[in-house]
Parts: sequence; C-alpha cells; structure tokens
Amino acid sequence: MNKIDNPKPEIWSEILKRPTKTVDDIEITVKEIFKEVQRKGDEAVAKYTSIFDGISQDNYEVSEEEIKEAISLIPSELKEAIELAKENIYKFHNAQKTERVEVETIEGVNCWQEKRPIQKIGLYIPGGTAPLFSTVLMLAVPAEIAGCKEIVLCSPPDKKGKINPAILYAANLCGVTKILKVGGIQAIAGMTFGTQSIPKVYKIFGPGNQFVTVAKQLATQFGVAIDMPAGPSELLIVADDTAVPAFVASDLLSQAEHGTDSQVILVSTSKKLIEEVEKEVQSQLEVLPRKAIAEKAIENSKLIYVENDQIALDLINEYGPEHFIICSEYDDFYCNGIVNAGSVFIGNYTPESAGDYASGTNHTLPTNGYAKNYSGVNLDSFMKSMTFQKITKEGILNIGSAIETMAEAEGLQAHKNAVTLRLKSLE
Ligand SMILES: NC(=O)c1ccc[n+]([C@@H]2O[C@H](COP(=O)([O-])OP(=O)(O)OC[C@H]3O[C@@H](n4cnc5c(N)ncnc54)[C@H](O)[C@@H]3O)[C@@H](O)[C@H]2O)c1
Ligand SMILES: N[C@H](CO)Cc1c[nH]c[nH+]1
Ligand SMILES: [Zn+2]
Repeated sequence: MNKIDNPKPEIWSEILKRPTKTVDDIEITVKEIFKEVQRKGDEAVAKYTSIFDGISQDNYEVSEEEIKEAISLIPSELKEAIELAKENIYKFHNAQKTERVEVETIEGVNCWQEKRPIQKIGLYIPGGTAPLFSTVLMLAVPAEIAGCKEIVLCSPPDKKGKINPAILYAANLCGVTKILKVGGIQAIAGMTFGTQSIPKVYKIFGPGNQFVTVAKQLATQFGVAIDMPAGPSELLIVADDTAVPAFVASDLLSQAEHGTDSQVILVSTSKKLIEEVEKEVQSQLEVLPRKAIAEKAIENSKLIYVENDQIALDLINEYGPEHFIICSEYDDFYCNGIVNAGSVFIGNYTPESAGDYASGTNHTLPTNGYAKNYSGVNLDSFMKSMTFQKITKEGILNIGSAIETMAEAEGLQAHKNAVTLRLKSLE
C-alpha cells in the first residue's frame, strides 16, 4: 500500500486519482457495440455475448423451469438471510414515500405535485467476477414499492450459460417481470434500443464494471435515463486511535476484493494506526479466497497521514468517496462536515458490508467522484414528480393580467390570447 505523509492540497487530485481506464479508451468499444445492437438486435447481442462471455446462445430469456430449479437450489439459511435483508431494505425505502404537496398560490389557483412510477425499467445485475444477488434486492425492492410496471433484469451468463440461482431467486421474490441472460455493454445497448428478446426501457439502473458504466452513460444520449454512474467500488476510511486496526483492515479488504480496479483509502491523524492497519491488511489478505484480486486493488490503495481532522475532512470532500467510514473520536465533526459521499458508516461496529447487504440502505451508489453531484439509488430514483394545477374563474382574474403582460413582453401573442379570451368571457 502506498503511504503518503501530509500531502499538500495541490497534489490531492493527483494522489486520489481513480485506477480506472480513461472513458475514451472504453467509449470506442461501447459506441461500436451500441451501433451494432441498434442495427442488428439479437444477432449483435449474441455476437458480443460470445466474445466477452464465451457463450453461444440464441435464447436469452430465463424460463419458469429455470426459476423453479433455482428456488430449489437455494439453502434455507440463505433464503432466510435474503428475507431479512429484503425486509430491512423494504422498511427503509418504504419510509421514503412522501406526501403530495398542494398549495393555493393565490386565491383560485391550486397547484400540486404528485409522484408517478417510471413504467418500464431495466435492472443491471453484475455477474462478471461475483454474482451480486444482493443488488437485485437493492433495485427491485424500491422498484416494487414505487409501482414500476415492467421490471426487466439483465445479468451476464456464467460459463454454463446460466444465471446464478441466487440472482434468480431474489428476482422472483421481488417481482421482476422478465429476466435475461445478457451482460456487459450488450445488455445496456439491448435495453436502450430494444431487440427481438430484450425490451426497450425508460430508465436503466444498477452497478457494473467500467464497460457497463460507460455504456449506461452512452445510453443517455439515446433518450434513456440512468440512475447514476455506479462503477468499481470505493471506500475511504477516516480513523484515529479510537479505531480497531483489525476492523479497519477488514473493511478496506471488503471493498478491495470486488475488483482489481476497486479503490480503498485510509486517512488518519495517527501514524501508529496507519502502521497497525498496514500489518493487519497483509495478514488478513493471506487467507482471502479472492486474494489475487484484493492484492491488486490494495497495490493502488493509499494510507494517508494528515496533521489534523480539518485537513482530513477537506481531502475527503475533494475525493467524494462512494462509501465513507468514520472511526474517530470526532465522528460528529465528520458527519456534519461531509458533503460529498455516497453513503456514510459511523463507528467501530458499522462495517461497510452492513450497507452492502442487510442494514436497509441502498448499495447502488455513485463512484468516480460522482458523489459530488449524484445521490445513490433511493425510492425517488424510480419515480417522476408531476405537477398539476386547477384555476377557477376567480383565479384567472387574479393572475390573468400578469400572464398577459409577460407573454406580450416575450413577444408570444398566442400565449397572451389564451388568457385574454378567458378574461373577456368573464366581463
Ligand atoms: N457502485 C456501486 O454501487 C457498485 C455496487 C456493486 C458492485 N459494483 C462494482 O460492479 C462491478 C462488477 O463488475 P463485474 O466485472 O464483476 O461484473 P459486470 O457484470 O459489471 O461485468 C461483466 C461483463 O462485462 C463484460 N466485459 C468483460 N470484459 C470486457 C471487455 N474487455 N470489453 C467489453 N466488455 C467486457 C462482459 O460482457 C461481462 O459479462 C465491480 O467493479 C464492483 O466493484 C459497484
Ligand atoms: N460494495 C458494493 C457497492 O460498491 C455492493 C456489494 C454487493 N455485494 C457486496 N457488495
Ligand atoms: Zn461490497
């Protein structure tokens, strides 16, 4: 791990650079695949599934039999764990429902706002290096609460051409309406344009590797909305001598094991803690089944010593981590001062894994600095706000002449007429 001592603000952006490929490199491939899927539909999807996933298939949809088989394969302990996680995710997201807003802005002019579910949505469930069935809960549970009608799910096929049974189990449990064995760029392109097998959707949700993330961003150019860029996992921990080094190391490794391009960072005002965490990381790494992946991610990671908590906070806000763990005597200071982070975890007994699986918060979060301008997935992500208004005769008399004056000043006579005619009818 790279140890950095008291970096000056001028070099923060350099040392905090993400280990991701540049968007330009990936964009060339993504654009090519999008063009082909738009023109050739399923034929192109099949071609790229064969190239990137090593699978030849002509039928993408998961059948009822496959779902039944998956349900029978899930051990009861895992079913119970999924149920508990689902319940907590449901509780937290259901509580995000808001009342309709209604205001009489002036006598006779009533304005209100109501939310409506997005009717057709696509969920991307990563499956490249690990089958992230927990992501199904994170996306399908709030989609169901919101009332989305068509919920399409795409996830890459494994080497046998199948989707992991736990993904199918969770999808079936949470009301997904169609499941397709397609992953990567070709899945995002499919849901963007629609193919013979893949329905076109209005909004695409879900995390993925860099290819998936760039593909989602390109999808927006074709009229499809996305939740946010949710790419390779990131974690930044701020910790002092009140932290337990073994816990800190375990959290760093939890995100490092996602992929070689994950980024984990420790910021501390204690050199002693940094030394202890470094040793712990090395010893815990040895026994991890995904050691090779985590080790590579750890190579890019940083242990940063700073002189005081204010410098630490400024640096963290500059970085904007996806996940932010606070293990500090001054946790209130950090909670109050953090403005750029996807999700915040406070105290020695709040591992990031809790938010990944079962505490109730959503784990689909902005990465790559997008925590500066995007929220993580929440109930509102699945809805649109619509406004309504109803104006009485008294109301049009109250605002009519203001509208006429403004329309005239903008040179829009027809706008003015729409009011004038009504006002005249009331004389
Ligand atoms: N930000 C979040 O909220 C969040 C949540 C969960 C997971 N994640 C991240 O999601 C990612 C999951 O990645 P993954 O790879 O395991 O699964 P994935 O499903 O995102 O990607 C796998 C697919 O990528 C495609 N692919 C692979 N190599 C390619 C290449 N060279 N060119 C074009 N396409 C290629 C293949 O089609 C493959 O099926 C991880 O980086 C993890 O950290 C992020
Ligand atoms: N940490 C990931 C978000 O970056 C989510 C996840 C799913 N499973 C385990 N972790
Ligand atoms: Zn995780």
